Amino acid sequence: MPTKPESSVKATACLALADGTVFYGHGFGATGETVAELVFNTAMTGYQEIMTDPSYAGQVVTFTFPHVGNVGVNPEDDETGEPVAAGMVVKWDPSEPSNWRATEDLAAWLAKRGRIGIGGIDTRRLTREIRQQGAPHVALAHDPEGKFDIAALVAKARAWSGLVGLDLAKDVTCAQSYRWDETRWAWPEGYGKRTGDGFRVVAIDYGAKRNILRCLASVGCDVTVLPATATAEEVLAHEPEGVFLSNGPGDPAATGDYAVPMIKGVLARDLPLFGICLGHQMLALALGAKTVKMNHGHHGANHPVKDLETGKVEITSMNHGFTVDSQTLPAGVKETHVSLFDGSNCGIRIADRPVFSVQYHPEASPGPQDSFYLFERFAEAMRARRAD
Ligand SMILES: NC(=O)CC[C@H](N)C(=O)O
Repeated sequence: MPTKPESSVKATACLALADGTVFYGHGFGATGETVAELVFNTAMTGYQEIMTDPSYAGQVVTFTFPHVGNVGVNPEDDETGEPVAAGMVVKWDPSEPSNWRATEDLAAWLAKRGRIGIGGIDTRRLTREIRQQGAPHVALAHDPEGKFDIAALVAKARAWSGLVGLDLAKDVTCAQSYRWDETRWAWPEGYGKRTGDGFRVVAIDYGAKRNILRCLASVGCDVTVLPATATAEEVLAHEPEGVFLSNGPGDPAATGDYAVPMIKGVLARDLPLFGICLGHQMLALALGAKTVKMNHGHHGANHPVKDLETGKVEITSMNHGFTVDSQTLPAGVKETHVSLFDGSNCGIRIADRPVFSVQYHPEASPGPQDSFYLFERFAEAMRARRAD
């Protein structure tokens, strides 16, 4: 049922769910309309990184943490050039930013980039809806005049075909290959630059977050980034010592149409291979496993994951709505990590080969360094191969 605006301030934005539920609030950022899947993210920090994570293409993000926008935005924290999430839903309207790194406020930044925000929403109620009905299809509209055709918005949300079967990696990947040499941020220097001969690594960009590339550079990789549709021949032409498969948006099975043949071609060589999130799902598909859509997915920075080989628990950052069905993993492929929230698969590796991947984001540092060993493991595998 439609809800009333939560405050007496005029509603200038509304969020219509496909089931007819409507939330009214205050618009900020761009005006207009967008149709997407709605997910919730439980992270207390990192809204700029979340909005610019290419894996959120096709999704509007509800932030369960109420204070969003309070540290503004800055040019260093973008995970890619543009915000990629379709829009944002928050409890409190963004306040004036107060942070020494802020160069702009969130609303102006969103407006320039054509992304809609809605504030004044009961995000607890909305999050319960998402958990109960599964990530719903929604239409989000912002009109300073407050004129909304609710029936039309609900119809648009209903008509949207959703993420299943949708290959979005090809939309967010780079158009051309490029080199990456920036390393991780450190106080007081900021980001660094890699120098000297490193491991030749080809990173496939399905929607890569910049901090993943920085982590690779920080463990000594000379990274060449290739577009998502690169073939095995194109990858191998770079004579890589290791291949990396990035995160990315959309349905892994749809992206698998072109990614799986490439990965199979690379697996035929005995190269170290490391995948994160969509890259993990791609590796699993190439090995013959299946992926399935989750009810509402995992999106947050507080997800405990157990490393089944060491028994250690890592606090991880997650952002996925599909999962590898561990029951479908073939013989010779080990499940290495599981979620302690729901037991879902969080990592695999090929027995006796340096080929491994994780569902979570080791570059996102909520632990804060719990999962960095995965980058070191990849570098170590390339070092061992050189020594052979
Ligand atoms: N962060 C990611 O790479 C997400 C992978 C995939 N699009 C999913 O939703 O599961």
